[in-house]
Amino acid sequence: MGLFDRLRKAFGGQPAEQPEETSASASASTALAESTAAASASAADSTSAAAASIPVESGSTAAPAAPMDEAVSMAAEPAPASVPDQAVAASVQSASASAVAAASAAASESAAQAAATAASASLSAAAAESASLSEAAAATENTGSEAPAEDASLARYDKGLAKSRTSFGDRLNHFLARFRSVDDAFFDELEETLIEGDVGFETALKITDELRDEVKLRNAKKKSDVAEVIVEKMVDLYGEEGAGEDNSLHFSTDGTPTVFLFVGVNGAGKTTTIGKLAHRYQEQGKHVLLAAGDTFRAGATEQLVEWGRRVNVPVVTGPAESDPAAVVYDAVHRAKEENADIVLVDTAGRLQNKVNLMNELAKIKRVITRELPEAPQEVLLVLDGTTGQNALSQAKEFTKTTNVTGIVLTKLDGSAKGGIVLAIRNELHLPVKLVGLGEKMDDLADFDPNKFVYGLFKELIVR
Ligand SMILES: Nc1nc2c(ncn2[C@@H]2O[C@H](COP(=O)(O)OP(=O)(O)OP(=O)(O)O)[C@@H](O)[C@H]2O)c(=O)[nH]1
Repeated sequence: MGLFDRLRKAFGGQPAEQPEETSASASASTALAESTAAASASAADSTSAAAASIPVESGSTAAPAAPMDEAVSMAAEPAPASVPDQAVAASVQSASASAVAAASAAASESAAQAAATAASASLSAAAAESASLSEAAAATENTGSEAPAEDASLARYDKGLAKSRTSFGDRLNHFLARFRSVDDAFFDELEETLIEGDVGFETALKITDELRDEVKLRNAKKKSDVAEVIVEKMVDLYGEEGAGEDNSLHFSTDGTPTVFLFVGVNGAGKTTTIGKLAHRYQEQGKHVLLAAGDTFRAGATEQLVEWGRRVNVPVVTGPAESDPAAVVYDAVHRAKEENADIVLVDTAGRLQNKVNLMNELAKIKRVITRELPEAPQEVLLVLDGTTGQNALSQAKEFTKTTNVTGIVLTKLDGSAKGGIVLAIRNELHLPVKLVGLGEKMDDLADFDPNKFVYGLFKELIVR
């Protein structure tokens, strides 16, 4: 079973909207209404277009057998009478999950009970189910006290990905509204739509190629069916590429201090992430040290010192423009002396040129490993989640010369480009380990790949 089906099984019928998301729901209703109207209009258009015998274009869709021609033509499809189908089609656009969930709840168990338990109960069930995706056995015991924490975590992804979801859904829906038949032009433009949706160039090509076969095979005629196949392909590809991926952070195994090295361009969110992580470990009672390895940018050291003050963690610093490797050496040396648990190292995002930057990172790494042979346990590349394809290009540059062990994706709270996670996995083959969901010290979460992809496409998964 692909990831899409597993997620649908886990989350199916869940009223995924949280009560506080009223504005999202309101805009979703509008979007749903608009989209339904658009779907009807386009279906009506389609009917007249079919009467006028607009041919299906040649190419992969000009299949020899009659059923195939029917399969690829969306033109002759009358406006579906049933609400659920339209709801699913429209819901690609935005948060119509509540409508879908309400329909399925009414159809299955007691409607009264479904209405009463609304968000929280079903979210708990979904959270437990979500856990079962990774650890089936553990999940059965996970419905008790851990459920609220799971709820909160799922809700954060849900909220954090609202913009990405709406933006991607809008694009897809807009695209589908313009097409009456699935022909070569359809696939070409789908490719562009996916690239614009930040799923990555190679990923877009791969999905489109696979879809050419799949759409025919499934006899997908309705826009909602085509949309579903598109999302299913994306989710399944993401699932396949992620097999065996390790999203956890690694720590020292020999009792010596753990070192995490943070790299990434200026402004990506390195210092903020270090501050947030320092807060997390400090709260856990760990002895944390910060190293201000960006001696190059004016103000960078002060910024880290300010974070240190805020979360009550000491910061090792050096004079402006001094050798960053020397600062890192001091920090590691102090960590050994004080038997610290973890050192978080900030680095420069830019030097005079790229070669200098990469050489400097290599030097810092050598200094750390000389003092602590197991370290650094993580080299975390921090990427600004709002920059989409740029983030992907930066990542490709960094990984050419630096042995990155994982990605921190920041600013997802303000991003409409969450699709970048698909590209990171499918094209970089690097695990995302942490996600930034705001500027405050608690706004950092361990990355959960399944919750993430569910947050990105939930309306098509919940049915
Ligand atoms: N909304 C939001 N803002 C964030 C997040 N992470 C970082 N920021 C903001 O992004 C800006 C840049 O963050 P920094 O931590 O200074 O970035 P940096 O990579 O250390 O940049 P340099 O110090 O210039 O190398 C700051 O205004 C942060 O508050 C996040 O997850 N969400």
